[in-house]
Amino acid sequence: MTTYFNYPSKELQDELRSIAQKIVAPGKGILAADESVSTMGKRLKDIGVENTDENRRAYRQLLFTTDDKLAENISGVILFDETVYQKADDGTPFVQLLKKKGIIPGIKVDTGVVNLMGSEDETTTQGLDDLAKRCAKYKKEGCDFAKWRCVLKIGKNTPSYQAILENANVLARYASICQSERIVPIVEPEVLPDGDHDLDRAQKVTETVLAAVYKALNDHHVYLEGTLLKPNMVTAGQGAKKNTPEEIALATVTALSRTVPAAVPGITFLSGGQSEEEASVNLSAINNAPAPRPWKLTFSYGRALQASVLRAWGGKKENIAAGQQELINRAKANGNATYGCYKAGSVKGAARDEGLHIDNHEY
Ligand SMILES: O=P(O)(O)OC[C@H]1O[C@](O)(COP(=O)(O)O)[C@@H](O)[C@@H]1O
Repeated sequence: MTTYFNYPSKELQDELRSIAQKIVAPGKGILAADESVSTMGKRLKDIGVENTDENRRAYRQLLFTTDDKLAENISGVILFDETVYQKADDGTPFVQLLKKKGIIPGIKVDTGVVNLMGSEDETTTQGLDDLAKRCAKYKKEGCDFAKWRCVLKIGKNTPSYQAILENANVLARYASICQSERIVPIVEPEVLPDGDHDLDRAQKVTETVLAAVYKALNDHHVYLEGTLLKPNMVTAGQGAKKNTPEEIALATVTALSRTVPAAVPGITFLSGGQSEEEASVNLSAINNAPAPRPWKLTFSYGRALQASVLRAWGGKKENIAAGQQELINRAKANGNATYGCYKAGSVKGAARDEGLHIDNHEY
């Protein structure tokens, strides 16, 4: 173990820190619109829309041409590779549309999960080989942050030591490569909610996984002030009795406070199959939890920001405005939740209370 290493230059530190801080500015969070082609296909199938390039473009156009006031609550949008190069009907590249609103474009840079041979169905995440080159290209296109998702499963014997260590290390290597290309890495170790484990088990697994992730980030000399964490909230498994938002909040913030250094500017939760309403109520409770909270606690939701939008749109031109209104409403609800003042039930939504969990979902 070496204690001799170099910090990034002051210029690089300043740039990374300032991007990260903008993303977690008060009242703001991230719209995760980085669904891969196959995941997007599932979302479109639910509303009876075919998974074509043009339909995915039309849907993303709906999101990104929403009224400028969206930027009051959305600081960043995570894109999928094809979306970076797509344009609105009037020829404006999506990346420019977002920038004009003051929203920072980001990019999913992992290339998906693969099985770990010999494990009990555990995975690691791929995409390191040409990552530096891809980051340099995305930075030129206007993306200032990236996302890489690793998945850990709770079972009788899992997550294993092998999965915990491998995923922590790959996240650290990804983060260090992003920073070398002036991109803020969002580190996403998702502990899946599949199973019938209780809250206590979920908390212990989350603590162990996060402790390994921050040890690896330190080993790789990652500049923490220029990173963000995208974790799961600590919840009991989908098959177990639900806890109150206050219980979830306390377990979540306790786990984070034991493992995530205060140098990290913000934690942007994934929604992980919670309904839109649950994700807002739980985030609000988290921002009131009676435990140390030295970082900003906000959202980076995919399903929990888009379920009502998709439902209201239904693939029809005449419903674009209705879909955009749903996005504004839900973004505002989550913006309020970052201040700990989202009132349960105060925002309507076409799919507000629908559970968005997919059993054994193959990501
Ligand atoms: O399976 P994919 O297409 O990589 O997408 C996984 C999704 O999970 C997320 O990381 C979190 O999304 P949720 O908030 O829906 O859990 C998104 O950023 C991403 O779109």
